[in-house]
Amino acid sequence: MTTVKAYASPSATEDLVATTIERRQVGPHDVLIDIKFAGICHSDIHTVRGDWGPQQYPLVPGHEIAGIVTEVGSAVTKHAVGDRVGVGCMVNSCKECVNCQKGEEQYCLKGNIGTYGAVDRDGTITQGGYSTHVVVTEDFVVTIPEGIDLDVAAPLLCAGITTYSPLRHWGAGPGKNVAVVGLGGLGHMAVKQAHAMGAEVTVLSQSLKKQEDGLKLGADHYYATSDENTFADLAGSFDLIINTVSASIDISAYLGLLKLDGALVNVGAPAEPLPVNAFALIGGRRSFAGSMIGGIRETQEMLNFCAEHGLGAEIEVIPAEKINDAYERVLASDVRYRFVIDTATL
Ligand SMILES: NC(=O)c1ccc[n+]([C@@H]2O[C@H](COP(=O)([O-])OP(=O)(O)OC[C@H]3O[C@@H](n4cnc5c(N)ncnc54)[C@H](O)[C@@H]3O)[C@@H](O)[C@H]2O)c1
Ligand SMILES: [Zn+2]
Repeated sequence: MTTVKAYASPSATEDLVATTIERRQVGPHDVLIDIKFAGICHSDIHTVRGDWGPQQYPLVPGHEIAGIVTEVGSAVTKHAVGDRVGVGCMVNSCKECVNCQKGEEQYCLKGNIGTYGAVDRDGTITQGGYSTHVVVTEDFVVTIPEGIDLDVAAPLLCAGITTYSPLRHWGAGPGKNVAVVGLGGLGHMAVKQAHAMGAEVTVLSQSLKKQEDGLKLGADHYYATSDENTFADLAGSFDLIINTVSASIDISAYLGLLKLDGALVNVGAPAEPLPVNAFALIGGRRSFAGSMIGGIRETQEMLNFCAEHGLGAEIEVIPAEKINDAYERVLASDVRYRFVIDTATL
């Protein structure tokens, strides 16, 4: 065991505090990563505040990890000391079920092991990336291509793959009209990626405050959902809508914006249910679907795609002491577009 610095949530109601945690010895298939940057995902906030159910505290969040390999186990073949690597939302899965066999480890039938707050194989609770080091089995470590700096790469490990996977699965590309609801961490990556895939991209945001940014990120159109004309003007317009909003919204109203056979894919994960009117689905053979991160193979594909197209996240790098402020700012929609912790400040 090695003791390393971290920032942990002591309970659902207290601020995160500086602490130390233990990391396991590097096993034959393990990689030790010197974490350089860790993104702050809205899921970290949902989790530590208990939105998704009770947690075991203290809990170190963080599943957007970018760093450098500093040690490898004797049987490791995929990574070497000095490699630039990333870790996302999972650190293991059963590898045997039908979904793991397909490379969709995020849908492991036995439940993948989350990067934090999950019971690991040795019975300990996993602790995440707001930390200086982490030990991860090599199969769940991806390579960050040259050409993407580690700070702007970190958010790709969750935000980037969560938007890339459904854009690919539902065929975003030339001739497709794609709308992105919510322009936060996930939303801004969805805009960049959908644009790079060749789709016509529309942002549906609460207001027009971030319109200039949205157009710079690659959106072709930008509408405020607070404007009642938006839903009438855009009725029947989109092949695909990606909803990244962290709160419950009127899904039925957004379903009305889909073309025949269009799909609204929810990646936002509010604690509250999302109500759907049956007529909003059946009138237009529309689908309402969900998607969770992406598999390891697809995460590597996404990183390669982002490197090829020069796409990183738009970030604000913060020292560890600003983590609690950053949480409040995310909750107040005051982020452009991802906070990333410089772990040298832990
Ligand atoms: N499906 C997955 O695998 C997955 C992965 C990562 C995050 N998530 C979830 O996705 C959601 C977004 O995460 P994020 O890190 O991008 O958060 P974020 O806070 O950066 O972005 C959320 C955006 O939604 C906007 N928003 C909030 N309320 C709104 C409303 N009523 N109408 C329109 N827009 C509204 C905010 O202004 C913000 O721009 C969270 O619920 C998170 O837990 C899911
Ligand atoms: Zn996340």
